[in-house]
Amino acid sequence: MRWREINFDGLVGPTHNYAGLSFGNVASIGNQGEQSNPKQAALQGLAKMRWLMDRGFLQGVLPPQVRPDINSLRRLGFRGTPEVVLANAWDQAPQILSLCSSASSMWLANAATVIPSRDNRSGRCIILPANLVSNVHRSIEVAGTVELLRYVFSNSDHFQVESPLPSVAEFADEGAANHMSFALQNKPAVHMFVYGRMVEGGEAPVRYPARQTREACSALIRFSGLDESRCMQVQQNPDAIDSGVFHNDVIAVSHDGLLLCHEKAFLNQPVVMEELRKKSEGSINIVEVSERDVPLEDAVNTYLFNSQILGDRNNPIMLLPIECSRNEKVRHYIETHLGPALNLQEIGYLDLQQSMANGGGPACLRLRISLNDAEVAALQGKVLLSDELHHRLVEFVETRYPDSLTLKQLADWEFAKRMINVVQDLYELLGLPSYLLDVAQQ
Ligand SMILES: NCCC[C@H](NC(=O)CCC(=O)O)C(=O)O
Repeated sequence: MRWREINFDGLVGPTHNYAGLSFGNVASIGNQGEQSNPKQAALQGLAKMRWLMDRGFLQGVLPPQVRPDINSLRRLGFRGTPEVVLANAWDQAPQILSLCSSASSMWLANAATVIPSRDNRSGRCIILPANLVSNVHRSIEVAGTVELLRYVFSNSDHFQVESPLPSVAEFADEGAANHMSFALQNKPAVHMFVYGRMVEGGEAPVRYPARQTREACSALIRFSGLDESRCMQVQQNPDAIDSGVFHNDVIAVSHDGLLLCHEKAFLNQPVVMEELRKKSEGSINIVEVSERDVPLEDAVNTYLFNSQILGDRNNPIMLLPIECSRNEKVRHYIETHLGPALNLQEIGYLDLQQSMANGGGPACLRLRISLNDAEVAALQGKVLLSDELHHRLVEFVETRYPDSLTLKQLADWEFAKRMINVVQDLYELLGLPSYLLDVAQQ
């Protein structure tokens, strides 16, 4: 049976803006109030998808959500017509209006944790949507994301989409950004679940919040159908979180039988690496980048580890944010060390600056899912990109997306209505039924 890894990228929404909503995400806070360019953001995302399609990879796409989210505003006590709701929110609580207007569902790495059918007991691909309780603007994505995933992955012979964990801080879960797996020859993969804190006891960051708990990871493992002996629960280095590593995918990336990470990624890292080696019976390739080669600060500023490594394990290619090529230390490390160490066949530096300015790099924008041919054929909706669909999306974005945006515009119902229509039309373009939008809005 043929297996393929599909990257589903979130199409950036027309309300993409810089609201400074994510404390602990240094880019989000640093760019608060800057003028955004949603059109450019979406085109940059589509160019990344194109880059991978051109290299023969199957590429998926999922639509943005409706924003501003009038229903969330209503749930927070704003009443009246949408026009009045928006005007009052802008007057009385602009921060709440910005929470309800974020295009943050674009970062699909936070949508869910995915366990391929070949690794788990159920024989189905298990999808565990994240509750994203650590940030209000992200938590309001969840209902819409769950409905969308339940539609695309509705074939119950092949897929099982669970409910998110209870929406409380004790079970805070941020999805695939905190999950890695390592394929081994002739054995189920080793799955690593990464957390930032425990509900009680243990070490924790002091400056910035830890977004995922160990208790959430344990619950995910119970749902995963994985053999516990193939799982690891690993704590992020609290110092890394305090330096801006709010998700594990800012400091580590896995591909096939490879782990690329910074030497300060995990607490008690030597012990973690030893356990990983043991569980994978030596067939793993671990590349730890030293602080001397790439200081943590440079890793956070360039998103070196938020890259995508794809293709044959012995001859992979690597897609990195363009910021990596502009930092001399990082570029030097990639070209003189990483290239030969991983036998990279191609290194692509892509411009994703609009998303990067909110702390979202290449890997944040994608949810990767390993599927066999039967599972690929069971997907619902036009969510796999063809040349034609890609072309239509580019054309759509060019004609319908604004090329500059500040929060104040979103307080105007006429403008907001246009942005909502854009998302409705995108659903149609992707063959997704409009009832999904209504459900998401309840
Ligand atoms: N995986 C990358 C996620 C980035 C995302 N940024 C944001 O939500 C910033 C939005 C803003 O500040 O407008 C986050 O921090 O969860």
